[in-house]
Amino acid sequence: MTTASDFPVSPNALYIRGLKKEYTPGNPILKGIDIEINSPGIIAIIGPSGTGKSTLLRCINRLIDPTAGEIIFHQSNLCLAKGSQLRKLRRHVGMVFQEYNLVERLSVIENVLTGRLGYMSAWSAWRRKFSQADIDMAFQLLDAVGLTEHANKRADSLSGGQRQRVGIARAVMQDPHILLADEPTSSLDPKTAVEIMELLEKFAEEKNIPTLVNIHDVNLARRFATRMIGMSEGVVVYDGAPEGITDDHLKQIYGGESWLV
Ligand SMILES: Nc1ncnc2c1ncn2[C@@H]1O[C@H](COP(=O)(O)OP(=O)(O)OP(=O)(O)O)[C@@H](O)[C@H]1O
Repeated sequence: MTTASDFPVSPNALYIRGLKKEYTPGNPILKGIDIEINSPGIIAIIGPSGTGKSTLLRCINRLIDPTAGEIIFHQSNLCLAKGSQLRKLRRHVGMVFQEYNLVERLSVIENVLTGRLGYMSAWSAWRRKFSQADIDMAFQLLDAVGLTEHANKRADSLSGGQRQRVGIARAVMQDPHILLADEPTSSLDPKTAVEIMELLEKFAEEKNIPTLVNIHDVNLARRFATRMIGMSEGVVVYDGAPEGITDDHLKQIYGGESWLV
């Protein structure tokens, strides 16, 4: 039974309760995460390396299996979903990766179109038989991310910033009801990083969806986030407005203070 009747009923909301993840038994990485996400905008997740930020996003889209807890999305528990139910739920969870995860030998437009594979029959997906509506949408999204002239180039011929734009267009192609971005700017120069955050912000606003962004750059997070979640040692230690984060919070999240200027 994957339906959770005791949760509020906002259909696109995400409710995480008591989420735990152990990669090895007895060594919890996530130690009981409680987060409610029921409004659109950029939600920045900050915290030191190894604290479990990627693990959290990977649990939400079920790239990995949580050990315990509940992740309620579309009023179903993602932790328990299997087979076709999981496939249907995951369609609406878009994912953007630090290293882009493009299919390098495919063209830019083909990479964007892969965002629709979750909607197609196995046979159509295998033949990559996309509908005209999907093709039109892919070109519209490519235009929205400023890459129209690169449509037929191989993905591996693009710069890092351009590849990340393709990654974002592919995620939006899924018609996501929530977007997850795992350190989408960490491999990019500061100017390109800002441009990528602007793009994520634009889609969060246009599509009216929450976008969870794991990010190391606290100032960049403050600039774009409508909400910030600070994690330390597998638990949430701050959840609130960006302007509410103080040096004391940052010391608690990252430890020490000599790095604060
Ligand atoms: N597949 C895995 N198997 C075993 N341990 C893992 C696995 N993936 C991550 N870990 C461990 O879980 C812990 C949390 O890793 P995670 O990548 O979630 O942290 P993070 O906060 O995202 O770090 P970073 O900011 O450096 O990406 C680390 O100690 C890591 O070594």
